[in-house]
Amino acid sequence: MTTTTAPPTRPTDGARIEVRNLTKRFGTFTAVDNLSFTVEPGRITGFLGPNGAGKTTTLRMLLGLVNPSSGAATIGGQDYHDITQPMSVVGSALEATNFHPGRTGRDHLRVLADTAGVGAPRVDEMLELVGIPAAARKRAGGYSMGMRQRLGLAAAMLGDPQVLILDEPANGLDPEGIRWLRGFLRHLSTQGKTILISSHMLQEVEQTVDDVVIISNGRLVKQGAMADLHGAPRALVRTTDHDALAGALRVADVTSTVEGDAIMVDTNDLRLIGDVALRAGLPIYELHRAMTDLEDVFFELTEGTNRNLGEGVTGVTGVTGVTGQGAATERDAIAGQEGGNE
Ligand SMILES: Nc1ncnc2c1ncn2[C@@H]1O[C@H](COP(=O)(O)OP(=O)(O)OP(=O)(O)O)[C@@H](O)[C@H]1O
Repeated sequence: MTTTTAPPTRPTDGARIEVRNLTKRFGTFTAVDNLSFTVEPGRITGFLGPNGAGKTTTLRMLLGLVNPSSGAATIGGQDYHDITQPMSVVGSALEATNFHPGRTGRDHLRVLADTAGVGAPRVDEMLELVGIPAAARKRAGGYSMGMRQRLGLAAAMLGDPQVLILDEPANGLDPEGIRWLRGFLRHLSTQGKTILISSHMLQEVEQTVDDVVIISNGRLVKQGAMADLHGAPRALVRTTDHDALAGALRVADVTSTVEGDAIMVDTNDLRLIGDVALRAGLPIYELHRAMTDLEDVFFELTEGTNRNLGEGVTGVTGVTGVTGQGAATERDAIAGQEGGNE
């Protein structure tokens, strides 16, 4: 007889984020509407949507800062409140503006480290890791937005968590900072960590994320690989006789369509297209891969909705009277460490 031992059920085992039929109502207003998605370990997932789509509210529910009206949000299979050592499971930075202004960066981290039972050396290690060791003795009140983002990241990393949840982490970073952040997150994801970052701009995270979860008006509109958003590979060609090239490509089993003064070919194998044109005796004046405009994709998926702008914006319904309230309720810099529950 063989006996099987059940695998340990520590939340750190492949700490997947699962959101199931999550709904949050503020009075009669539904900020998050029956939302379901998963975030896999070892991948960087972008949580995207226009302003007011419900991203922060969802993250706050995940982090136990807001109670869902219905549905569930779990990390490693557990509700945030049931995780015994939260800082070693999930690190988060919800907004980079709420550090005690009179406290130095190092002191801020020390307070958090004390609460979490993390040793002081880890504080300096984290300051080094996020690239602000020199700023550690300065008061956080004098930090630039970029430095606050880095301090928030250091705080989130204190407990060496399996999962990182970051709200708009690229906000306030200069191009060098964004590149640094990208490398930093990539490094963590290769260690198997689960990383969820929110943004209201698809292009901002295009080169950073592996997967996307896109929401609009509190509802899921797309979940999948970032690469898929670019659509099928295509190339644009200009030559003297587009119909002749289309015919020659057809013989080579490649479909195409003449669009305006160019021909769009359903492959991005530029060499193949060049060879076909050469054999057909057609000169090539232009030949390149056609990239789908991500801004257009995002706009189409979210129908240009932005609930925070109120009426007059495409697709906005029933938001009069709630505009701007979100900002007043998003004051927690380090969720689960300084935040309160609603
Ligand atoms: N406590 C609250 N009371 C009432 N409405 C709220 C509350 N918190 C958020 N909202 C509203 O819920 C909607 C979603 O807000 P949320 O902050 O989650 O959006 P978001 O996608 O994070 O937007 P942004 O990109 O602007 O941060 C907004 O219309 C917001 O005004």
